[in-house]
Amino acid sequence: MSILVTGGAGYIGSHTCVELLNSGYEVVVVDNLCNSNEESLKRVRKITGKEVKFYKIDLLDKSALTEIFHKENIDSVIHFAGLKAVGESVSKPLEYYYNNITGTLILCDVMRQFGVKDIVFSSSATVYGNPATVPIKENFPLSVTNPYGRTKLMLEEIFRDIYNGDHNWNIIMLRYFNPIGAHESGLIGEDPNGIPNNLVPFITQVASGKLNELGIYGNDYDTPDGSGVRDYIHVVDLALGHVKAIERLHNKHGIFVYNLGTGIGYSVLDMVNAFSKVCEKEIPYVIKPRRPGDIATCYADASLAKKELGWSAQRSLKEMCVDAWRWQKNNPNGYQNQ
Ligand SMILES: NC(=O)c1ccc[n+]([C@@H]2O[C@H](COP(=O)([O-])OP(=O)(O)OC[C@H]3O[C@@H](n4cnc5c(N)ncnc54)[C@H](O)[C@@H]3O)[C@@H](O)[C@H]2O)c1
Ligand SMILES: O=c1ccn([C@@H]2O[C@H](COP(=O)(O)OP(=O)(O)O[C@H]3O[C@H](CO)[C@H](O)[C@H](O)[C@H]3O)[C@@H](O)[C@H]2O)c(=O)[nH]1
Repeated sequence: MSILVTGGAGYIGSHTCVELLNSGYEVVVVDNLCNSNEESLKRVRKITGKEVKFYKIDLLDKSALTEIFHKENIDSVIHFAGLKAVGESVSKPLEYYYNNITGTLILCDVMRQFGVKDIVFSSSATVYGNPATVPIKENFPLSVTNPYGRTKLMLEEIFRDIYNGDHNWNIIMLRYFNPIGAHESGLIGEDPNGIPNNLVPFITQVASGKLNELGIYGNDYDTPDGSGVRDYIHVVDLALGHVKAIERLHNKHGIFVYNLGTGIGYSVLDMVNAFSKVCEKEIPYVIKPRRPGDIATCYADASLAKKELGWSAQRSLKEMCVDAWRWQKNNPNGYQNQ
């Protein structure tokens, strides 16, 4: 059975390719490499000992995408491809709407032409906005505060319309909480461009001496220690959630949405402490003002995914830190030549 993975050279995509291959699926990746490196797929082959087909294609290029569907016998699609930087989306809304929304419309249109109607879509916990309570359940009200989040919310609505118009579609929308960590081989991991926006890549670069100190965005939130609380999930657990979602698509028809998180919230200071233990170094930090758009606390109620997908996150915070640190140490410059 052949799965098309859009954005498969990226952080979550490459880890998902490994787990799909390990589960016996054939994998075809399309990616324009705008935020990734083909080296990640070479390493996926190294980890699994299996072939993964790669096409350097932009989803906006409909004729190139159509060619792939002609050539390959695609059964289902996992759709990761998209731009994901919240701050950048505020200054480049057109790029975000065009890439994420038009790219998805083109993908779905080509899928429909070929009668491929099974898709797993990468959504985000960002669609919950500032939740009134935690843990967050899938049926909580949705709202967003930036163009990136709006593309996810709009796409969720578009997928509902697609399903309402044609019940032959089978759609699973996965709302990820905060993926971190790396494959235990240390061969694949997160490789952000420039100075990282996200907490964990920033911490690992401070630990390795690439950056001087971490700025903690606020210590006056209504949380146990005043810093922001998030639901960090090991990227391999997240990847395994996609394998379960593909299984469910094949067995149970309809449109479904699931939180993928651990259900546990850790603060920024918890993360700093956990990392310093693992890398046996102090992580120097300063307290900075709150980052605009951030919320105090966000963590999942992940019980629906457990009940319906038979999936739950297994890896501890320590494993997340150990694996992120191994990846950073082995690949100080990410996938670039070292
Ligand atoms: N990492 C997170 O914290 C997080 C959280 C929630 C949701 N998500 C979503 O999960 C998905 C994967 O995230 P990631 O962290 O692996 O990001 P990533 O940037 O590492 O991967 C996305 C991949 O998509 C590719 N891509 C982008 N636009 C494309 C296009 N038009 N055509 C072809 N390829 C294109 C990029 O080159 C990249 O390889 C994204 O949709 C993201 O919004 C990520
Ligand atoms: O240098 C930093 C970076 C982050 N933080 C703090 O660390 C926590 C986590 O921040 P991240 O930027 O790593 O992650 P976010 O929770 O802000 O956002 C991530 O998870 C969301 C889903 O919950 C969305 O998917 C979003 O796109 C994705 O970047 C927040 O409290 C943030 O204020 C710092 O203190 N310093």
